[in-house]
Amino acid sequence: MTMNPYLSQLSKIGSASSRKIVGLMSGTSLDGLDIALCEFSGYGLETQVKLLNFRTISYSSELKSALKLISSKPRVDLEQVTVLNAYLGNIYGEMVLACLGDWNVEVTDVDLIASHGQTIYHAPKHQHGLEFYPNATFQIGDGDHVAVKTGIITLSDFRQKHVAAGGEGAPLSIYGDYLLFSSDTEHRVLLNIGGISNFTYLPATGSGLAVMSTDVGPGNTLMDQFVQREYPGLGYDDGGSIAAAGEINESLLNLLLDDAFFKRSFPKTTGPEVFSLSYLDNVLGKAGLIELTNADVLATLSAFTVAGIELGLSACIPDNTDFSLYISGGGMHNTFLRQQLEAKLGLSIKSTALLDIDPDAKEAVLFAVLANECISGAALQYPTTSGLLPVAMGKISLPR
Ligand SMILES: Nc1ncnc2c1ncn2[C@@H]1O[C@H](COP(=O)(O)OP(=O)(O)OP(=O)(O)O)[C@@H](O)[C@H]1O
Ligand SMILES: CC(=O)N[C@H]1[C@@H]2OC[C@@H](O2)[C@@H](O)[C@@H]1O[C@H](C)C(=O)O
Repeated sequence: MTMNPYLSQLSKIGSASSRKIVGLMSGTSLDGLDIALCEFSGYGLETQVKLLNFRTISYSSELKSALKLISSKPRVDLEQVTVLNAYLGNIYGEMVLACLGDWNVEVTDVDLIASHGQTIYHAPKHQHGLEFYPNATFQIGDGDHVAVKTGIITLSDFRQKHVAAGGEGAPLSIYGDYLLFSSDTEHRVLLNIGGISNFTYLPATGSGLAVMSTDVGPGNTLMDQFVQREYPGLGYDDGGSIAAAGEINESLLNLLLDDAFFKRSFPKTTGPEVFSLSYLDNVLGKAGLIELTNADVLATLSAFTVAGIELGLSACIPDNTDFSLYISGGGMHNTFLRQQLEAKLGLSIKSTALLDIDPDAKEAVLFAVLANECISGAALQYPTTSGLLPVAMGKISLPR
């Protein structure tokens, strides 16, 4: 009997002692594509990963604008969604080929691509509230286009299996965090501040405490959107320097925190569908605070991000637990935000670089971990206390 040669290749990749996987991540900030070339050996808790190369390729301003028009909005132009789904898959493929060329890596040396895609709408049931509909989430940048463009077997659309198995489709970082960063001796928190903030809590293995992960609220999304509107040409508040010149307005902060999301039990997920400029404008209008300076608004938005993180950590981690906090995501470059966070939590924040993963590359690496798990077949072996749904995630696209 004959077999599609890509299927036998896939079987060889899964059983090989090591494999090279390119992880691709583009998050809710819509800033560009993170490309991480990783070398894996093993799977499950034996996973070893080495980050061989990493680059972020910014999206063009035209692409950013086109994506903004169809992202996180309940009503959009379906033709734009359709064309961007194909277009993104195609340019992700081109970007991978360009990186491999620059890194002098042969296409044939790469076993797999793990492509997250671009989330354009995230709709957990607690948010959409539609009685007869399930949790739902939608990523574009079709995997077949990536596979055909590069000639590399591609796994994509990781979140749908999680939703199908009863999850909200996020956060998925918990899988890679658990497999790569669990420690026998240290309680750890892996905090990612991207557009949205989320963390994984990894109690020391053997402590009997449960691993968990949740979104906690906005990361940079509200600050970014406000800066982009008020300072045309600026993408974000570099280092938090505008915010640092302002003062936190407690009334605004309390009103920002007065949303159903913060009253819901953990774990939970969210997105820019909730934390949008209209969320901010609505609160500013309600409080008669329109006259605040931009710096005051940004200082308060930064405090809002910090407050969401603090609420999440204090609700999910038993009192008086000593833990180390490792940060990743673009928000770690916001000095003002980091200082506020350290002061609020009363601890010194570490970088995931101390755990051998470049914090800017972490999410792209974690999607490569999901592909490694899917292909090597270990996905069903998570302990029931881990909070990990036992599913192999990622749809497989063959190049021909
Ligand atoms: N030097 C800096 N100063 C302040 N903020 C910065 C700096 N560099 C990056 N950022 C912030 O980080 C954001 C990008 O972060 P990142 O790429 O982690 O987000 P993302 O992956 O899109 O988000 P998510 O994980 O929520 O989907 C930028 O939009 C900006 O707000
Ligand atoms: C639906 C979606 O794309 N969610 C993202 C987003 O960005 C951060 C937070 O919200 C997190 O839940 C998730 O991404 C990371 C990578 C995750 O799944 O862990």
